[in-house]
Amino acid sequence: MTVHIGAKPGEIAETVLLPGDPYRARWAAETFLENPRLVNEVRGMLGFTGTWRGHPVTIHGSGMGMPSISIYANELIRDYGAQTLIRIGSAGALQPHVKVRDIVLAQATSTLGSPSRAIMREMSFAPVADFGLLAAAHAAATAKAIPTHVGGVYSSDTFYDERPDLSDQLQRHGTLCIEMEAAELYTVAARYQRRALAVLTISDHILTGEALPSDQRERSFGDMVEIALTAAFG
Ligand SMILES: O=P(O)(O)O[C@H]1O[C@H](CO)[C@@H](O)[C@H]1O
Ligand SMILES: O=c1cc[nH]c(=O)[nH]1
Repeated sequence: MTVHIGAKPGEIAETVLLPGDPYRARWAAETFLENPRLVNEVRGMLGFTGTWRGHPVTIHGSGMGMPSISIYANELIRDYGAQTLIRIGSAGALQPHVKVRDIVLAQATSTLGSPSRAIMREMSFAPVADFGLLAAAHAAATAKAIPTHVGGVYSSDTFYDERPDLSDQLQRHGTLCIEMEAAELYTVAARYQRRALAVLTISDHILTGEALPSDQRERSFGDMVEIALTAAFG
């Protein structure tokens, strides 16, 4: 057990999928895993372990924002030995060609400063995805003909944006979408030489205001979970 995870030793798999929403963790575990069992509910942050096609998998909520995912990534890696960490999250599109329901594979991330910023001091560190996971996820998405984009994403500290000038510059420089966790996940994984990737579903469009209707969210999020699982074991 750790401060934030109540699982016993051995109850967390080496492969962990991390949605921001703990209820998405429960839905994904009940939908995609064989024999899912609850292994954590400290602070209501649900985590489930089961198998996918015989492979042990944990699906665990990360909470929203980089300080929250930093806690879970650190404890999952340092205390439970997680080797592969894949965020399965929603994101807002920043480019006209990136549509609601599309998948974005976060190749690289930009931030104003993650929780790891302090240890980097003057360095502008570039958190990047594990290339093997990225390539496998792209192959899985292509095989299923799911509209998918690979490129840079912005990991923001705010959901309610007071700096539209930043979005303008990010858009101008080709950033595909905004979310709130990938940069810190990639940085913590890099620190411990673990594999990390963020597979994102576009839930809304920053430029047009279009949003995924709630009755279509599960189907779209399902593609993301299948891509993540296939990439982990591909
Ligand atoms: O859908 P999740 O995984 O929570 O991801 C996105 O949604 C939350 C904001 O609503 C932030 O966590 C952001 O990164
Ligand atoms: O962080 C997020 C997630 C979805 N949509 C946004 O605009 N931002």
